[in-house]
Amino acid sequence: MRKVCVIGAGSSGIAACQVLAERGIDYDCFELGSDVGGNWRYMNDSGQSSAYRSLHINTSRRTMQYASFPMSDDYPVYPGHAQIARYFDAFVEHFGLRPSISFRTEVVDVCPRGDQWSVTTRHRDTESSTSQTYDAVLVANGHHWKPRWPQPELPGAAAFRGTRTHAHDYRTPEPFTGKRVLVLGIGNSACDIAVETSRVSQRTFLAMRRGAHILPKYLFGTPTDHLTNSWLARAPLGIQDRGLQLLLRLSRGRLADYGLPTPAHRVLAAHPTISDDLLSRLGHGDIGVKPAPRSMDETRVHFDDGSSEEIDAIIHCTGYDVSFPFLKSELIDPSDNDPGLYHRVVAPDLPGLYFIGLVQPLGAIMPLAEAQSHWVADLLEGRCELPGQARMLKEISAYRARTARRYVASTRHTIQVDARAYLRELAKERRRTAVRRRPAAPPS
Ligand SMILES: NC(=O)C1=CN([C@@H]2O[C@H](COP(=O)(O)OP(=O)(O)OC[C@H]3O[C@@H](n4cnc5c(N)ncnc54)[C@H](OP(=O)(O)O)[C@@H]3O)[C@@H](O)[C@H]2O)C=CC1
Repeated sequence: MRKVCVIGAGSSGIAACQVLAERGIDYDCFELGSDVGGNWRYMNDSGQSSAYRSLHINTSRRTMQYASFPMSDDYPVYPGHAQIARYFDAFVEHFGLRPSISFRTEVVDVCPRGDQWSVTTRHRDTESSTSQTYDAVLVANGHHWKPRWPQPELPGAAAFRGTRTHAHDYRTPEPFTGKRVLVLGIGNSACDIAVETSRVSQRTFLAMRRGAHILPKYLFGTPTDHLTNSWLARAPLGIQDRGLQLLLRLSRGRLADYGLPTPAHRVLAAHPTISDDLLSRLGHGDIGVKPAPRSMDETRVHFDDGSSEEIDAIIHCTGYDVSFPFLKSELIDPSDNDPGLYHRVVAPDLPGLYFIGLVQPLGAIMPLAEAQSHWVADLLEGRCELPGQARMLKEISAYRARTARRYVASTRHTIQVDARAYLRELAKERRRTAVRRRPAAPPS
């Protein structure tokens, strides 16, 4: 009987546990925090959640739920973090997964041992270390916990006397009351945080190095991501893009009318920035828009357009680095956020090492993590097989080329997938590589 290790009991790790349990595959799951839910557990004592007090998911309930465990109809369309954490609790209880999860246990090292993997863990309370051997390791440690800071630092950054923090550590707007705040970036963290600080700060500025199409949570009364089930989503990409652009234009006008730069890229060429509140705050004049900062001095930030502002606090909403602190970089190198995985799951030259939830979807990660886990379970059970290394490397190159063609060049797009297309891709891979079993010989 094969034994498997799952690293992390966030939304992807518990999806993996559920699938392994359903298939009867023996596993241990290790979780740094005291509870399940990872990023979605506000104030998670793992220290790794980037959730803020007001956080609500920006994909609808229908898009984010696990196929095996629909969200309650009592939930709102866009639930908040507390409801989502309760959903994960209910998922774990429903499938009886909790006893298989060792909480407050950090995975400190994962290394190959023969054709198996040695996993060393350290318990946070007792400090005791344990090493065990597994046939396979499913890494589900998340990719929104290690802050990415601008590199290199801006000239004058060392002299700046204000505070410089990252969105990862932002919880509530109160510490910014009465301050002059600069929020850097135009992703979902930046928009949510700028909207919040603009309500309490003396002044909030939002600075970005490129424009972004701002998508509302609802288009004409329908949750925007429900469009992924519409005729539009089945059209060729160019038509999808133009259709979406037209719908956005009709529903909210031109971004320039709110003072935002017009994006130089197509709507579907970037990870979506979704906000109902940003445009309204801009319309109220409560957020000032700035281009990228160029330099700083003790009290001021100077921007690319030659303007400058006195600033007390900079919040870097500059995204996250992919990181596996327990894996040596000679094994897997996640620098530039590109670990190079076959179908974003399999390390081609490290048999038995799999990555679950390491995708940035147009859609939500949870159902994708579930589908990835089914594929990995098929591989573990011998129902599917992997192609040779050359074919895997070719797929990785093709994915990189496709992604580079479609998306704006940015480290936030290196693991980007289109949720529906990706689910189809995994299903096709499972069909294509299914091991045909010979029918049992008839009794003689
Ligand atoms: N409500 C929700 O459900 C929320 C979900 N999220 C999700 O969490 C993930 C992380 O989001 P987020 O934290 O916004 O990070 P993202 O990586 O999505 O966005 C980072 C932003 O910072 C910019 N940036 C990065 N480096 C620099 C730099 N050196 N100088 C200037 N700008 C820079 C990026 O610009 P560029 O494009 O040029 O690289 C981009 O605008 C996403 O998947 C997001 O959807 C986040 C918040 C809320």
